[in-house]
Amino acid sequence: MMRDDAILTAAQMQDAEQAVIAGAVPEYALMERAGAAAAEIVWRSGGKRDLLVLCGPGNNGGDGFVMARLLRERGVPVRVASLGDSRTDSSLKARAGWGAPVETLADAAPATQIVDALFGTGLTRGLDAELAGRLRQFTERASFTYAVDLPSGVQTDTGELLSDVPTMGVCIALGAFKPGHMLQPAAGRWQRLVCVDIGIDASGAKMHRLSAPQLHPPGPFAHKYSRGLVAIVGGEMAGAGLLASQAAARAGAGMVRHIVQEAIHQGPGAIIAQHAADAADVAASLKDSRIRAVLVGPGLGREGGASDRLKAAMGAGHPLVLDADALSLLAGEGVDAIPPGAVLTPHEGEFARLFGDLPGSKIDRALAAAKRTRSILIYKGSDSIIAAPDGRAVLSPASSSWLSTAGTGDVLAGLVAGRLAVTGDGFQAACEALWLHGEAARRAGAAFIADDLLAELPAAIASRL
Ligand SMILES: NC(=O)C1=CN([C@@H]2O[C@H](COP(=O)(O)OP(=O)(O)OC[C@H]3O[C@@H](n4cnc5c(N)ncnc54)[C@H](OP(=O)(O)O)[C@@H]3O)[C@@H](O)[C@H]2O)[C@@H](O)CC1
Ligand SMILES: [K+]
Repeated sequence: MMRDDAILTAAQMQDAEQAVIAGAVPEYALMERAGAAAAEIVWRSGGKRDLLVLCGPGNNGGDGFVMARLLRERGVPVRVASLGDSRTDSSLKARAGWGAPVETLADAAPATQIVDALFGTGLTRGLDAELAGRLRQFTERASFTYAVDLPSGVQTDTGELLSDVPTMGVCIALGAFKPGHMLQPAAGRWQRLVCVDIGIDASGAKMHRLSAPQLHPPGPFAHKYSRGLVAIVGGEMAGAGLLASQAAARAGAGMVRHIVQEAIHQGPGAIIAQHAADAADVAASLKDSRIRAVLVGPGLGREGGASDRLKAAMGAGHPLVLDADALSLLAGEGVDAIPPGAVLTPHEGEFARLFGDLPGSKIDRALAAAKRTRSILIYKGSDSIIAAPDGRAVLSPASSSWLSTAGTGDVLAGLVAGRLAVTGDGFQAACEALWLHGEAARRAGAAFIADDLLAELPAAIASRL
């Protein structure tokens, strides 16, 4: 039943819970499942080390009581400290099942292992300073720390930190991931994130975590055109276009043409440089029905004939990827100038310039922008989101922070264009490209430059064939 990559909001989670309850599973049975699954993670990590479970007043606290009981049965020395009375039927039942003394948070002594079962999806505001401070003290003095569902203080649907949230060892998502598990700044608040099955049906989820794609080698009769011809419309700065060109080629495209402003051939021999001095030349170069994807933006510049070159690229009628300077130029024109069906790859600044101050979480903003432009969006950042006009969203878990270096965006744009030429599907291409980008970065290790990602791409692709 569980899709291990589904992401549900707090409200969607409640609906899913109600559906299970309507199917004759009592709410308390769900809590038992949640507590048992979370207890198993604690058992496997910490064994019989002494444990203090911090329980809140709601069902998150109820999960904590179930865990405490089950781990005690396995011989773990367990204590429980609570914030006060339990306020829900199921948590009262779980507390009764624990049936042993409950300490106050103020008086409880620290422990080697700490479970934060204070608040989960029912958090309505930040923890008061005293409680947040106490939680930090407990976690800093423990060697093993676990957050049940979400660390207390994390807003489920936005990933905001409503109060101070210490970094936890393991965050145990119950039943499905929540947006707060993927979005910054919350997404950096644990060392390990796991999702446990509690029998919730999340098969209808429209949001998913980015997962490793299934890729395919070229077929026996493949040739360079059947594998996809990519045209990259460059401008003032040939370097950025070259990075993108190489990424497109290494993403699996059969041929890449780099349409350059200056008639100087640069870069590897596999990339075909084509001189186009002005927009009319660009339009002429793109009159080729074999082209499967056009990328414009990296190295385009914003001065001189950049705007005309962009228009020529957009007017050619091929599947489009718009990045970097193309997005900045389009911000000046207004989003209505964006041809529907394109793939857009804005970072935070470009997004704000294009769409202004949209309300809601980063997911809400990405989806609104995708709908508005009828395009696929890769809203970049350390918590990148891929959004489609039909409401689908894919969220990428935090990728390497070393990606924050010049040229990595050009590589991503090239990867998108390459995968678009291969697959013909903008959403799929965006997902595959974003995964390959993150995987290449992981393989490149530390302190890499954008060019180093290119060398990692064949192995990243090979790992998914
Ligand atoms: N859905 C599912 O499928 C399943 C869900 N399960 C579990 O249930 C969890 C959700 O439980 P939940 O709805 O009872 O909310 P929860 O997070 O315990 O907190 C609500 C309580 O805290 C209070 N409160 C809030 N903020 C506060 C603050 N800053 N400071 C102080 N108080 C604050 C709030 O009171 P109020 O805001 O009214 O003051 C209310 O009393 C979920 O995360 C998962 O662990 C599993 O058991 C089984 C399957
Ligand atoms: K929690």
